[in-house]
This record gives sequence, structure tokens and C-alpha cells, in this order.
Amino acid sequence: MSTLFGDDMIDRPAPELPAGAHFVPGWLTLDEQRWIVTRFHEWVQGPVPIRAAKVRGHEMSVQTVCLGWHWRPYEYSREAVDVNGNRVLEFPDWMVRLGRKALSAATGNPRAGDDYTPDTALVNYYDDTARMGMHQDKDERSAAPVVSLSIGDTCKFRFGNTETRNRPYTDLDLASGDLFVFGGPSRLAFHGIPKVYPGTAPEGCGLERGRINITMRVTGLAG
Ligand SMILES: O=C(O)CCC(=O)C(=O)O
Ligand SMILES: [Fe+2]
Repeated sequence: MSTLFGDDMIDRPAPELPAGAHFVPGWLTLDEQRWIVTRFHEWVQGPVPIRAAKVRGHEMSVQTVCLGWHWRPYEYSREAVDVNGNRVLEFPDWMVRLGRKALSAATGNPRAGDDYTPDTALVNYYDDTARMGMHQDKDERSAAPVVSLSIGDTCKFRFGNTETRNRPYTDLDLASGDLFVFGGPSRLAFHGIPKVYPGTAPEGCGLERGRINITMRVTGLAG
């Protein structure tokens, strides 16, 4: 059982992160996580179903459904031209509010989220064996931060530098409810998911298998 200042916190020392990167373990409550998982089950129904995007002809092991703008390697469009041509769901207002709260929480500055209006979210689903190689989130034309939320199984998250996909990097675990933000000098840092730890989702998070990750972004696109 998790208790205030219990072993679960002691076991997760704050990692050293480069400027602009922030980690807030256990930011979402279990109620919030469950509510978001219910939304996830709605999003995957379409109008654009969840799918594994193809990179140079190969399906990614992660499956993705998008809100606001549809992402495919390596551009955004309103219609999912690589899936079924349908327009993606609107970006929800509640997620804009959540993104603003997330920036305040991550930076400790209550005003940090005031001007933040994310207009796309990539919602990824990882099964037991899914991974994501080191990459930069660089298809956006805005330098606004990326807000990342995790629900379900814990994963190993590798957060690196802006120059290479290799060291120096920091490995940390992203568990259900954790918030991670990268902006400023870390906005274009390479990052990836080397591993998911199957069966580690906490009871009550709403997801029995796998891991959901939501990254909110500002595309900087109009129309
Ligand atoms: O799953 C994660 O935590 C990271 C996802 C990610 O880097 C992305 O969607 O670009
Ligand atoms: Fe990414």
C-alpha cells in the first residue's frame, strides 16, 4: 500500500535532468487516470482508429491515435491520410486545461501554463513488447513544451541531449500517473522508451494491460 512519504517515494530518487526537463511522479490521481483511460477507449473507436504508424515501410511497435492534428512520420495533417482519410477528433478543452496545470506543477511557477494552448496530442499504446527508439519531437513549428502523461504499466524512459541519440542521457521509470515535461533548452532532446515492465500497472488506474502515454504539443500550424 502506498503511504505518504512511504517506500514508494524513497525508492524513486529525483533524477538529474537537463534544464527545461521536469519530472513529477504520481501527478495524476487514480481517479483521473481511470477517467482518462475511459476517454482513451472512446478515442480508439475513431473516426480514426488507433494504428501503428509506418516508418519507412515498417510498422512501429507502438500504436497511436491522435487528437487535434493527426501525426504521421513526419508531418501533421487534419485528416489521417495514411489511415482512412477521416478528420481526427477535436483537441479537448479539458486537455488544454490539464496541460496548463501540468506546466505549473512541473515548473513550480503558477503562471507557467498561462499561454500554453496545446493543439495536438499523440496518444500511444504500448503492449508488453512495444518500444520507441531514440528520437526528437521536431515536427512541430512551435518551441512550446511537450507535456507527457503516463498511465498503466511502468516503463523505462531515456531522456538525452539535443545533439546525439547517445550519452549523456538519464534513464528513469515512468509509472502510472507520472508527469514529464520537456521544454526550453530540452525541447529537442532525444528521448525514447527502451522497455515496458509488464504487469506493473497499479490497481485502480483503469488499464489492466499495457501502457498509455499522452504527449501534448503545440504544432504551430494554422487551419
Ligand atoms: O511514451 C512515451 O513516454 C514517449 C512517447 C514519445 O516520445 C512520443 O510520442 O513522441
Ligand atoms: Fe517523443
